[in-house]
This record gives sequence, C-alpha cells and structure tokens, in this order.
Amino acid sequence: MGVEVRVEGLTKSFGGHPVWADVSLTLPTGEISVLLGPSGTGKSVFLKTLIGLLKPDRGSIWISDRDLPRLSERDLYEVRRLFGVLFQDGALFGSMTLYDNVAFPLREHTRKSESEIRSIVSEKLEMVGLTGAEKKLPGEISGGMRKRAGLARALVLDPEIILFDEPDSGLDPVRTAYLNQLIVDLNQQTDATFLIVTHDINTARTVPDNIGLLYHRHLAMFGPREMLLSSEEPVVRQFLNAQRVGPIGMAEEKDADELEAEAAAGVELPPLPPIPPQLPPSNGLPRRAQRPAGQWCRENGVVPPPGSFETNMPSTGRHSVENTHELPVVAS
Ligand SMILES: Nc1ncnc2c1ncn2[C@@H]1O[C@H](COP(=O)(O)OP(=O)(O)OP(=O)(O)O)[C@@H](O)[C@H]1O
Repeated sequence: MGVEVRVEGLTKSFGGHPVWADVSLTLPTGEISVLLGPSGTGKSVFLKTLIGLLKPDRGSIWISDRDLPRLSERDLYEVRRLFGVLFQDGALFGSMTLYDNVAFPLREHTRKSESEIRSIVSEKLEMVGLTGAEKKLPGEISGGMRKRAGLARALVLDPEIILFDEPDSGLDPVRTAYLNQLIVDLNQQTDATFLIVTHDINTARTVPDNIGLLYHRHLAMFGPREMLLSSEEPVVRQFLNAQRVGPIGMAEEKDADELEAEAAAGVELPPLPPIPPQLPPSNGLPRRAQRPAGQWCRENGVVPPPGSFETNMPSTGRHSVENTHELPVVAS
C-alpha cells in the first residue's frame, strides 16, 4: 500500500535564481500523478528534491509525520527506502547483467540470502516482462528493455512511492504505449503512490489520476485529471492541448507584444477536445484508486467537452467497459 506525500510551500533556487517557489500539492495514496511543464521549469529538480538529493530553500515534504528536508542523514536514508525511482536512461550499471543490476539494491540494503534474492529478482523481472533476459548486459538490449529493467530494479525493495523521470523519453509511440500499460498494471498490483514526469501529452491525458503543471516558476495547477482536461485556464489549456496560441511561447513565456498581437489578430483558441477515457489495467479489473469516468465532472458541476469518455477515440489505447460504465450525459 502506498503512502501520501504532502508538499507544502516548497521553494528551490540555484545561485539566487528561483527554479520554482511555494509549491504545494498532495500525491494521494496509491494514485498515479503526472507532473508536466515546459523544458527547464524544474520537474527533475522537483523529483530530486522529493527524494532528498536536493535540499529546498523552504517548505516541507511530509510523509506520515516525517518532514524530509528536516531529517538527519540517517533518518533520510531510512525514508529513501520508501522510494523507487526510474531514472531517464534506466541508470543501469553497464558492466553488470540485468540480473545483477536488479539484485543490486537487495545486496546493498538487505541481508537477504542469495536464494531469497533470486526469487525476488525473478518475480520483478517477470512483472516487467523480462524473464529470460537475466544474463544480458544493458548494452545488448533496446532502450525500452533498459527502461523495464530499471523499473524492475526500482521495484525490488517494494517501494511505497515510485517516481518516474520521463519514462517515455527516447521511446517510439508503440513502446511508450506498452510502458504506459505496464505502469497502470504495476499501480494496480502494488497500490504504490506514483509520480510521473513526462513531456508526452497522450500519457498525461490518459494514464494519471491527477495532473500537475509547473510553469513560470510556480505550480500553475494540480488536481484530478478531469479537472485539468476540462480547464479553461489559458496556460493549462494550451499545454495540455499542445497548442501554439496562448501564454506559453518558444522561450516559455511570450512577451507582452506577442500576446497583444495575438489578441489584436483575434486569434481564438480552438474548443477543448474531448476528455479521453483513462487507460485501464490490462486484466480489466479496476485499480483501487480508479474513479468512474466523469465522476469529478459530475461532482463539480462541470460539463466535459462533447464526446468525452467515449471508448472509440483515437490515440488513447485500450479501454474496458468497466471504465466507461458511468458516462456523463454530454451534448454532442
Ligand atoms: N544542480 C544544479 N545546479 C544549478 N542549476 C541547476 C541544477 N540542476 C538544475 N538546475 C537548473 O534548474 C532548472 C530546472 O532544471 P530541470 O532539469 O529540473 O528542468 P526540467 O523541467 O526537468 O527540464 P526538461 O523538461 O528539459 O528535462 C534549469 O534552469 C537547470 O539549469
């Protein structure tokens, strides 16, 4: 079972230049959250701060009754065991086989016997579909397999919180779709709390329970997927729909002249596209944290864009009947 991570007023700067300030959000227990933001807005810095590799200038990161930035090195070492991290390139040791790479945290952090280690490593390799690849070296396998091996290693200490730093970077769309399915399936199996940093809008639109957006040195919005995908807030709307029209420019923030020119030219945003159904686990059973499609919109009196939650939408992957049985009535 995962744990809640409560971030309050977190601020981080380098050499007096703030990366982001006053970030507050809660990663709910067992849910999948995605963190988005234009390049350089500090998503990786946020992940590193969460696991204590970087110290914030101000603010708290509460896990149960422990505030990470205020822990001693020794206590921090203990709390870090709650985390599993999938780094961008899998961060595997190039000279070790996949088996030894995945066994590494168990040999470093536990006193388990080699036979116990063998059974755990086999289980985790099976979870990520790498049974049979134990003897391969990282250089002998594809980027997608390296990510999965990195994921198996992130899972060996049975983490309560799993952080994914751009899991889809460098993967083709088909491998990204497989990895997304694996992430959803692993969330179902482990009930751990997931945070995914990604640039992939399709991933952000279909995988998580919650979405956050970092922009212009602050957290523009964080909340349920349906809240952000139905939001008219200009930055959120522009980013989640990958549009050029809006406040975000090539250098992150458009200057006032560009925005004025857009307004003068009467450039209007296209209507919000439908909210796609959420990617369900491949066994057809709901995840513990999964909510019925349209629930947030109904509870908050929000009419989702026409066509939302329909199962035959393109580019959203596989969808089960379970995920869409409570469709809201939408005008089309
Ligand atoms: N150790 C460091 N020392 C100084 N500046 C740093 C350090 N780490 C990151 N930065 C700066 O912090 C800012 C945010 O970097 P970060 O890598 O977190 O952005 P990001 O949102 O993950 O970007 P991308 O989407 O391109 O991966 C950048 O300006 C970067 O140069």
